[in-house]
Amino acid sequence: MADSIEGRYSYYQLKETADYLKENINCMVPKVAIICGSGLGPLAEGIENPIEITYDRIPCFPKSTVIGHSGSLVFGCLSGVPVVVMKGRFHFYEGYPVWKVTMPCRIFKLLGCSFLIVTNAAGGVNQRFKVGDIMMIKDHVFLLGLSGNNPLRGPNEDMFGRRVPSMTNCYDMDLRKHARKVVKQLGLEKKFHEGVYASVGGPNYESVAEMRMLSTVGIDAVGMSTVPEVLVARHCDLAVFAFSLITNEGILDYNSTKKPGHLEVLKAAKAMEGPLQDFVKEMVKFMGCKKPCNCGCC
Ligand SMILES: O=P(O)(O)O[C@H]1O[C@H](CO)[C@@H](O)[C@H]1O
Ligand SMILES: Nc1nc2[nH]cnc2c(=O)[nH]1
Repeated sequence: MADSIEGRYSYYQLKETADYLKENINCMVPKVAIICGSGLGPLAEGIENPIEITYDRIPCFPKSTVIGHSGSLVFGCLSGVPVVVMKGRFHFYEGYPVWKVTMPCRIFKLLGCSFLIVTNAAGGVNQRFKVGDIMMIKDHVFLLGLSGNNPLRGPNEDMFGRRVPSMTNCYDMDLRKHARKVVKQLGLEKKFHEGVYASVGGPNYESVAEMRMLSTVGIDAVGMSTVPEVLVARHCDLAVFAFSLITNEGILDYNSTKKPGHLEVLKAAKAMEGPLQDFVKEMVKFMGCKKPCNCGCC
């Protein structure tokens, strides 16, 4: 059943939240927003002159309830570029409606961001993927959305974007092209893939039959986040770059006794902290030099 849209924040409520943040960050204008996946909060390390604001101080912000999602926005400079890092995202399975899960993306837009980097921990459906591999997302399947539970459901906020947004070039082609170069530069080729991410509701991991179904339809990695945020970001014309860290191998064998677990997920994220920080820093550097596209149609 589709989510209730009651209580959804209006443009003006979100603007008040953005104004509160502006007052607390000396009116700095971040160009890039980064959403950290499970255990990927250390992506915020290396931020120069950081200003950290915990979610409980921010009007209208939900609370982070999942281990590995600490719950603060960090503003500062990364690779010389003004950024805002979201240490701790919200998930549908925490009980939040999808419009609330995604509200920070509209705040990023109101703060002046042009780019969004979305990261996540995911299960590898593609059997070639190993734990610790990076999958750049080239497209997605949004299972909650296909069944009607979409963050853009309800009256359209024209101040943010169009009623019926296109998903063409959802994961920006130029950014993906640059990422391939960065991967070579950092010597990460053997760990790098491009693929399709499926977003499910969670909180349970997939059954073997579900994993097999995802594999049959061409999914490469599965997780419980990212796509709702990407939809809202594209609706308001943020250019998106997204990747998954493969934290566990999908189980497709009915006789397997292996069990994925959140601690295993966090451990895999910790092990890749350094290379992922370098990867993100290089992508941010590129975004810092890039002019956002203002054509209004991509
Ligand atoms: O998508 P992120 O937030 O990285 O977290 C992933 O890891 C958790 C499961 O271990 C789920 O929340 C899943 O979505
Ligand atoms: N749905 C889902 N989310 C994950 N997050 C990390 N690993 C997994 C997984 O195997 N399945």
